[in-house]
Amino acid sequence: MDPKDYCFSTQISHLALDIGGTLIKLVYFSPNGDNSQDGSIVVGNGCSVVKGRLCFAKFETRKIDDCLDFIRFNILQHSGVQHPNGTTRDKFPVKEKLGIVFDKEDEMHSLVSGVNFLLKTVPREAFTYLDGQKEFVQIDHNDLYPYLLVNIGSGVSMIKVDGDGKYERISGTSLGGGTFLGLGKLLTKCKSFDELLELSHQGNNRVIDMLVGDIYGGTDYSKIGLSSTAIASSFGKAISDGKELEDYQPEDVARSLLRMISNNIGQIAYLNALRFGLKRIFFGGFFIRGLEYTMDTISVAVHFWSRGEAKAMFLRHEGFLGALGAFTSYKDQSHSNDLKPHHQAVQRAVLKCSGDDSFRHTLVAANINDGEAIECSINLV
Ligand SMILES: Nc1ncnc2c1ncn2[C@@H]1O[C@H](COP(=O)(O)OP(=O)(O)O)[C@@H](O)[C@H]1O
Ligand SMILES: CC(C)(COP(=O)(O)O)[C@@H](O)C(=O)NCCC(=O)O
Repeated sequence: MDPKDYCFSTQISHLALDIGGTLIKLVYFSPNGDNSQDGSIVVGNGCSVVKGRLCFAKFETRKIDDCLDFIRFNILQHSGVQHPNGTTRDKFPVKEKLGIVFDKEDEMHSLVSGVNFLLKTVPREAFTYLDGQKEFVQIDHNDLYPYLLVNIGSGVSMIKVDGDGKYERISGTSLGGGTFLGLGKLLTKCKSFDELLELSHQGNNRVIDMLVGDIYGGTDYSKIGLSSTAIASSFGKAISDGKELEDYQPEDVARSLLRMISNNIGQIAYLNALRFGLKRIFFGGFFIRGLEYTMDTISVAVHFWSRGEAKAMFLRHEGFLGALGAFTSYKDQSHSNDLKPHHQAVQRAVLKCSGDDSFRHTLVAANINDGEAIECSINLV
């Protein structure tokens, strides 16, 4: 991509980072240009409100220097940095490179905070996806808990959420997004996740997957509820096809792989929901990427195994749950901050990285169109 295609002018005042096994997620607050000169409106009692937007960007973890350069040259340097002042708090490992102090937040806690924040404050955040139909779900704040959160990152974590800050990691699987991408790279020689997805769009999993019909002479096994088109064994046809890897189309391999991983996660998620009697399952993590085929496969798995009892739901800001949670739950020691998306009171914010309070428009370069920006305001007390 030409750098000019992803350069834009912005102002950054607060940020949170989630450094994952595959991707680094960055959430930052960008004040609106129509705030007063110092970026805030004073509302009394020394409290000021800054209106703006939460913005989202992601970087590959192996290219962490790109992320640090992005922050250093395009955010902090231009807006002024709050340098460390000898504090003994937990320090973020990239502190030396950026010259600022980050506080660490617990990953699971951040994931849960991120989802609760989204579900309680951002309209049309959650949706179902079945048979090609996307339907937004109206969330009743009084009837939100309990739910199961399934975060599909490099690996998969399953967390039972019972309230704000009330949660338990009940299960997980190492067969996650990293498995899809890692195996996909080995089997298809593709170079990136996007390339692998593109391949999977064009493929046909039936070429490699062994279907129920392949075993039972083309018929359903209706006695045990299996249609002839259900997958009996992922990649099973490769056992006896007499083919080498090169004889298969990479598209078909990618399709089978995506189906296998999504199906397996959907099934394990359902089993855990069953274990604890949970009816709602929210799926997050960057593996999903809003991809219809992935969401459909997961939804069908949950629907099939639960006989329609449990529901798979997805989130518009699926990939940024941990970073959002860190952003909303950070308690600044020098400021009491409130993040107020759409002017509703919610939780606390963030790391303040603007030292001189003079926000400037700067040119930034990153893949920034990764998540829809959220209009909000921050209270600085
Ligand atoms: N642009 C991308 N580059 C690499 N992996 C991606 C990309 N987009 C989506 N993914 C998928 O998302 C997974 C990482 O999800 P994420 O929630 O960021 O987890 P982690 O925190 O472990 O990095 C990858 O393993 C891959 O399956
Ligand atoms: C270790 C992790 C929490 C890290 O999170 P991630 O970077 O994958 O989002 C996750 O990869 C995981 O839950 N793996 C599965 C481990 C298991 O339960 O077997």
